Amino acid sequence: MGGNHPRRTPAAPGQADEPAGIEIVGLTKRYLTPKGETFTAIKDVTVSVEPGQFCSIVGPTGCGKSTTLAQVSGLERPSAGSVKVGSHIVDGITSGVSYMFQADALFPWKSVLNNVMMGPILLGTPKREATELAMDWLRRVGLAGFEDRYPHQLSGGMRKRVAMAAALINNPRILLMDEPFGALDVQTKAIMQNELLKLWEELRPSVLFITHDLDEAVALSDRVVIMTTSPGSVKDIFDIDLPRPRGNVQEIRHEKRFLDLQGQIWDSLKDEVTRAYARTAGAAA
Ligand SMILES: Nc1ncnc2c1ncn2[C@@H]1O[C@H](COP(=O)(O)OP(=O)(O)OP(=O)(O)O)[C@@H](O)[C@H]1O
Repeated sequence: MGGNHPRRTPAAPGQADEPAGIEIVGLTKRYLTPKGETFTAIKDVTVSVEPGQFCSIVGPTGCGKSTTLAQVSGLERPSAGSVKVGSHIVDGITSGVSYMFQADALFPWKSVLNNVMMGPILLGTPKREATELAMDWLRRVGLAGFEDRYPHQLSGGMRKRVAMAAALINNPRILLMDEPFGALDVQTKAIMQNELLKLWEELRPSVLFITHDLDEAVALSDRVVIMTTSPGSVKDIFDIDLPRPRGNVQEIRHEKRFLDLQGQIWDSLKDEVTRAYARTAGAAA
């Protein structure tokens, strides 16, 4: 980090100040269908994310990416296997974890400022300090002057910036992101990817990032995990050795090493995507 350190809010109970890794071992999740049958969504998933590492998960639709994330967050309990965050087995809502989803999880009745300061307030930060911290974060994401707006008065990209400030303000050890930029236009998406990388490089939480966009996965990540068709398991893991800081994600896409990696990952993914498509097309016939 440079001289521009983020101000830290008090750590939540059990929250270490430094990043923690994520260790997923033999993770299996079975759901009960409405007909009372057992459906296996993910099977024997083993993935590790080193402390401060940026790891993406890519796989065909319905293969269990979000299910994997739900077990890491502690929102759901695994049917078998385990998830460790730092040295603790996840057995409930994990402290020090922030989320970003495709849909903006903002409170529509709260101003931008109040949305962003919610996190510190919930951790017990005094209101004046939480306000200052939120103002600082709004400046960092380029939204100084928009404090009093409401989410519906912002563009999609601006709402993402608010969501990003709200996710990062508590300086999380773990950031779970489920297609956070999936609904954005191409230009706004590239801007947000650059913003995310810049902030991640300052704070270095461990990131688990779900995307369907292979270019996005390669441009942002240290590691890309490919999942198989449902029930999802790990097919391949690619280490992305592109130098950091990555700079502009739109420019890096033209580099030879980027194109090599993207080609290798697509080779691994395409069979799974074809298989998933054939399955749904067959089911619809
Ligand atoms: N609570 C649940 N009850 C029953 N089945 C579920 C439940 N949650 C997820 N599933 C099923 O588990 C499978 C995996 O879903 P999941 O959302 O994890 O896939 P995904 O890879 O994230 O999909 P996509 O890429 O389309 O977002 C799907 O078939 C889904 O219908």
